[in-house]
Amino acid sequence: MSFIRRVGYALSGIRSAFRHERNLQIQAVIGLCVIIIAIMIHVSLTHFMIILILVAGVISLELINTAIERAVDLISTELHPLARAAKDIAAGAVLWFSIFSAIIGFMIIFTTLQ
Ligand SMILES: Nc1ncnc2c1ncn2[C@@H]1O[C@H](COP(=O)(O)OP(=O)(O)OP(=O)(O)O)[C@@H](O)[C@H]1O
Repeated sequence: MSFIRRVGYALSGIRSAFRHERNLQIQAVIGLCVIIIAIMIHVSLTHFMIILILVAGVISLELINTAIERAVDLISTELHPLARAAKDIAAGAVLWFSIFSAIIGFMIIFTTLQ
């Protein structure tokens, strides 16, 4: 498969996830707001790059979480403890990274405004 075609498939995956996943849309809006605030308060270049990594990290984890949800739903539509564990652990990964991202984001904004 050519590189261009693989990029096309990846982009269509991102498009599909954004179209159907409300959480992803909300996280993207929050990420955009944080980036705009960072620009407005003139954070340093290093801090700005950290914010970009954090925002991209949350979105990437949510995309993986969405993929895991879809794969679990494909395997079984019945309730199963392992299905619950897979979905809850994947959601936990997003939550874990989001909490630390929020803490670091607030620290950057707070130290910049001081
Ligand atoms: N097949 C299943 N067996 C057992 N528990 C499940 C199953 N599917 C979902 N759950 C439980 O319900 C929760 C919500 O699952 P759901 O698939 O609705 O995900 P969601 O986080 O609401 O995302 P989305 O709304 O995008 O589908 C899961 O985190 C899990 O605890």
